[in-house]
Amino acid sequence: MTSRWTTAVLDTDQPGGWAVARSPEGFLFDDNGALFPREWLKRQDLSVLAEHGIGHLDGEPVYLLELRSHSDVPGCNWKGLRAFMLDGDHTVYKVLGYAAQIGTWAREHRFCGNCGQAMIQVPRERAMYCEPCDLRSYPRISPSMIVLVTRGDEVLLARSPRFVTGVYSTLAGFAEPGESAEDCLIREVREEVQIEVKNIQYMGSQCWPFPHSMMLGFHAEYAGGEIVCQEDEIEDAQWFNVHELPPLPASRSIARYLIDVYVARRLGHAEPVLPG
Ligand SMILES: NC(=O)c1ccc[n+]([C@@H]2O[C@H](COP(=O)([O-])OP(=O)(O)OC[C@H]3O[C@@H](n4cnc5c(N)ncnc54)[C@H](O)[C@@H]3O)[C@@H](O)[C@H]2O)c1
Ligand SMILES: [Mg+2]
Ligand SMILES: [Zn+2]
Repeated sequence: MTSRWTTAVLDTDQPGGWAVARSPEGFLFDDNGALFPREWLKRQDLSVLAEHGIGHLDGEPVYLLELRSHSDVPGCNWKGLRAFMLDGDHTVYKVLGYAAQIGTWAREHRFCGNCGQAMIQVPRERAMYCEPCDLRSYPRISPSMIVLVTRGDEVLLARSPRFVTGVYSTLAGFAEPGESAEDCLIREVREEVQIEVKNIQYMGSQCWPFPHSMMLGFHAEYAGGEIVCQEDEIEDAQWFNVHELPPLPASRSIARYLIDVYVARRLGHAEPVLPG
């Protein structure tokens, strides 16, 4: 199967193509969605911080206009990336997720972290460059482990105070320097619920552009301990029977995939497919 969306570094001096506009309020959209004819979009009254050529959708070039702030465009509105993730065309969400990560990186790397001078966009490469320091900055990706811990028919799910009311999810956390994926997983489960795990199995990965996580998904079996929730981070954690699950995370998340796969295996149902 050929992919509808491929990333590329495109020359912004070339005319034409589609463009998306991103401000701190989210992406601009109208009745046709979030992709606009680029020449039309550039004629609107937008405070453009940077423009990046980001890839091809169905063979057509796509550009990002990263804006300082949002402005009123007749017939259009602004909407956050999360709303695009929850609803609508998955390929468009992938385009916007990539655009958001490039936009965040471009916004946060306008100045050199070493000497503080303005950085420049490197032609034909996704990098910002400081000439005096000979320093290149590339888009940041933050590896995060996510794990479903199970004990027979039971799955360990937890709530962060940040979650939607009632929703329970798998445990997750960012890798620290010096850790392997497995080290991180074992540490995060210990820190968040004081549980020990064994038989760690890699299940798959997912880009999570909020703002730049790369989720590495695992399954692990319970090996010991009683649940003790980490203060401030974990509001509640429980063993849930696969027949009596609480409200779960969004269907496009890898958290949901890890739960759905295990439930399908226990109940002998067909396994779901991880959304790319
Ligand atoms: N796609 C999914 O299904 C899914 C599900 C759960 C969590 N997630 C994501 O996984 C990531 C990690 O989960 P978490 O919030 O439980 O993390 P966590 O348990 O490591 O705790 C969050 C804390 O980590 C620190 N932190 C923030 N950004 C960091 C970074 N880039 N590197 C290192 N430390 C950082 C902060 O102190 C923050 O309060 C988040 O981006 C979250 O949105 C995705
Ligand atoms: Mg966590
Ligand atoms: Zn510098």
